[in-house]
Amino acid sequence: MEQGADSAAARRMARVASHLRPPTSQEEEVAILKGSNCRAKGAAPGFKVAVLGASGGIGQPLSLLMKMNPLVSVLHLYDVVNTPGVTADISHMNTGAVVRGFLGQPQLESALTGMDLVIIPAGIPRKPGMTRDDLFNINAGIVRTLCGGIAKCCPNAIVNVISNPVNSTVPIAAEVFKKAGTYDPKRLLGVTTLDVVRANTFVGEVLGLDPRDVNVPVVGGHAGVTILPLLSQVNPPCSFTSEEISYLTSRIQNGGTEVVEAKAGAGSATLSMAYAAARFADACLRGLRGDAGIVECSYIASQVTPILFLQVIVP
Ligand SMILES: NC(=O)C1=CN([C@@H]2O[C@H](COP(=O)(O)OP(=O)(O)OC[C@H]3O[C@@H](n4cnc5c(N)ncnc54)[C@H](O)[C@@H]3O)[C@@H](O)[C@H]2O)C=CC1
Ligand SMILES: O=C([O-])CC(=O)C(=O)O
Repeated sequence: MEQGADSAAARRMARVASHLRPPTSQEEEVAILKGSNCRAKGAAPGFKVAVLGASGGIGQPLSLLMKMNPLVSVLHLYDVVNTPGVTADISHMNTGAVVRGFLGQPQLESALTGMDLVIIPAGIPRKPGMTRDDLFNINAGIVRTLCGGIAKCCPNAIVNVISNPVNSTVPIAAEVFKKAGTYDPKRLLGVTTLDVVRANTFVGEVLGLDPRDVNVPVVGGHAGVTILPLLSQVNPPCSFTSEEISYLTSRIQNGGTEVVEAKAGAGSATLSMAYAAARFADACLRGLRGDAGIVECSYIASQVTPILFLQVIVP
């Protein structure tokens, strides 16, 4: 009896230890993922999600929100800095997902192996006076490297690209996947949800409605005048004066710059972006689960125009 209790206790401690220590090799990580299910007793099975750039301004609150999502069973936090601290902190939340941290390029493959959804907020943000295109040189390289890892380690994962300029980083990701032979346009999604979130908020303010009851589709791209709020398609149906249309269009198109200027050199939108990315990721996970009727706007390969990539309403 006592011996049985001892071995049960030893098994419990081994499970706890396997959650705490960093993986030592990719093989070991695969074994952990396959073997233990990485679940605390009583928790429901769910999806495996990786956040790449998890220590950043977006990455940290986004990781927190994904740890709160009941559809997530395993959460991998990857960055080139600070993931041990962020992981230790978030792992103390008493929600279902098991969290593991991965630091630097040598651990990228372990971070990605077995993932169902990979969210990429890695890259530098704007400072006042910059356009999103000014981020291209650095962020394109980061996204290319990370997508190379995805193609190798989790080619069937859904990929949510947040890094700017989204109008260019998504096509770059597509080229990496095409070259690797893993490209599936339905699985590569640029995250433009923040445009919709802002549009809902600003239209709600103008109409005097709770923003949670407002839905404004936004199409086009994710930069300046390429952001096209469909103010004629707002739900609940409504009409605007030309002055309201001009105010709303300008505020929605310049929402990113509004935050960059208010932060005065300390970066761009992080908290509202984490909220928007968590909403979009949740929609992706519900889609993976097989839920019907999920509709979100996203920047994807276009089937309807000669333009190669476009923000559209994705059923
Ligand atoms: N799609 C959208 O609507 C929005 C996109 N963004 C974009 O998101 C990106 C991140 O913004 P913030 O979180 O504010 O920046 P940040 O600088 O606070 O965080 C970026 C993180 O990426 C990490 N990183 C850099 N190189 C990496 C690599 N090779 N692998 C993994 N991680 C790496 C950094 O160490 C850092 O922790 C920027 O490009 C920004 O423009 C920001 C707001 C909205
Ligand atoms: O404006 C930026 O640089 C960040 C961004 O994409 C946004 O807030 O929409």
